[in-house]
Parts: sequence; structure tokens; C-alpha cells
Amino acid sequence: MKNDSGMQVQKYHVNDLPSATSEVPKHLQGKKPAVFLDYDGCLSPIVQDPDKAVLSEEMRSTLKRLAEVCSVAVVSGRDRANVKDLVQLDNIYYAGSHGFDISGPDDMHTEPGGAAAAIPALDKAQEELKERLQDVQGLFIERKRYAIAVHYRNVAEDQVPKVLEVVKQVISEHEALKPGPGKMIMELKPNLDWHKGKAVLWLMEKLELNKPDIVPLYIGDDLTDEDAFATLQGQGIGVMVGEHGQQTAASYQLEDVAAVQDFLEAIIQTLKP
Ligand SMILES: O=P(O)(O)OC[C@H]1O[C@H](O[C@H]2O[C@H](CO)[C@@H](O)[C@H](O)[C@H]2O)[C@H](O)[C@@H](O)[C@@H]1O
Repeated sequence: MKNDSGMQVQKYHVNDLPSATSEVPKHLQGKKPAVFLDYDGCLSPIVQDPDKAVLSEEMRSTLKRLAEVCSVAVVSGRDRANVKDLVQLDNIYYAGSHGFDISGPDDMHTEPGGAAAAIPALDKAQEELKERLQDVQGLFIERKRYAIAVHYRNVAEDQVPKVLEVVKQVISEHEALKPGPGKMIMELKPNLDWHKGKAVLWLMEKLELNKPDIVPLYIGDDLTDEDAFATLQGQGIGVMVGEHGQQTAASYQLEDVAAVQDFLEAIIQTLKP
């Protein structure tokens, strides 16, 4: 597989990756990072109920201070408004719905992936899923502006194949949609060549960060973050948090959300005037 720059993407076992804490600061000497962060599993631990994935005050403080010394964006699969409500900071950028919906300081808002045309299909698919999966106990269908996440974390194991089959069928009935797996979710996404990695490149360009002394640094934990890790190979740094059961295109790893916070605090220290 090649990335957006035509480079062959290297994949690794997460256990073979060096620690970001010990290695990344060396690569940042004399340079400044532009920090892109996933939300669930990176800034907030994975929990049973997506509504309960709140940001700790400590992590909010870390992000606020980080954004005072470098550019920061949260690049999430969540709805943009939802992730902004969770983070509650005005001095950072938010890319919601896997990068299709981007906002930032000074009322900046743009939808660079062209997903608006997929809304009728998403609306229809949402109704179909609700009807066809109404009897499945524990199922949660989360509608985002440009995606639908079908959560099966709280569904009995023997019901999961049925859920996945229905999602597959519904997607097959809508050319405008494609599947996207995640941690105990299957998503319906616009069938477009746009993802978190492209959103990162778009933000780098828009914020005029494509300079020799600025290094894009992406931290994430899930399969959708692989697009960003792959995009940044050869032109930035990818850091995998925990694991998602498959090989990764990230180059470094951090154990968990607490390690992410310590790592970000260390970056703040190196960037302080
Ligand atoms: O890109 P992210 O910011 O990591 O968002 C990915 C998905 O995160 C949420 O679901 C995940 O976290 C939930 C809360 O911890 C968990 O219950 C669920 O099993 C995970 O898949 C969010 O609800 C989804 O919309 C995002 O796509």
C-alpha cells in the first residue's frame, strides 16, 4: 500500500515500536511539532458508553497549554460539535466525522472532503438500521454529521454477526456509503477518498505549517488513525496508543491515555520559551 505521497507504507507490530517518550523528543530538537490528536482511546479512555468518555480537567489543562506553544488539532471520528463539547477549548482545531468537518478559532469552518452529497444516503441508512436492528439489546446507533457508528460493545456476542451482516447489507444498498471498522463499532462513511490523514495534510496547508522546522505529530489508537499514520510516514511522526489488534503504520508507541498526557507535558516543557 502506498501513501498520499506515493511512498510504500511500512507496517509494524506495536510491541516492536520504540517508546515515543524516549525517542520523539530527539527528533524534535530545534523543531516544533504540529500536534494532531485522536479523541477516544487517546485523550480519554475507552468506556462502555460513548457519552461517558469525558475529558479529564488535567488533560484539558495540558491541551490548553500545548496549544499556547504549538498548533493543536483534535481529529476524531466523533461528530465535530460533540468532540468540541467534550474538549471545550477555543484555541485548537477540530476535525470531526473522520476529518470531513473541520472548525477552528475565529469561526473557521470548512468541509474539505465534499461529504455533503452523502447526507441523503446517511439519513436513509440511519432509518434502515434503526428499523432492522431495533430488537438488538445493547445496540447503539450514533449519528454523526458525516458518518453513522453502529456500536456493538454492549451487544451479546451471539448477536454481533447479525449486526455486522445488517450493516453490510445496508451499505451495499447505498453507493454513496462505505464501511469503516473501529473498536467495537462498524461505521457507515461517505464513499469518498478522504480520511484523517488527508484532513491532517489539509490543516497543515491551511495553517501554513508546511515549513522545514515544523514536524506533524499524530497520536491515535484506532484503525481509522492508521490513515493518518500512513499519510505521515516520511513526512512526520505517528504514535500509536495501546493497540487495535492489527499491524500499525505508526513509528512509536505510548501505553495509554496517562502516557499520552505525560508525553504532551514533556513536549510543552521543551517548547516553553
Ligand atoms: O477517532 P476517535 O476520536 O477515536 O473516535 C472513534 C470513535 O470513538 C467513539 O467510539 C469509541 O469510544 C467509545 C467510548 O470510549 C467506545 O464505547 C466505543 O466502543 C469506541 O469505538 C465514538 O463513539 C465514535 O463515534 C467514534 O467514531
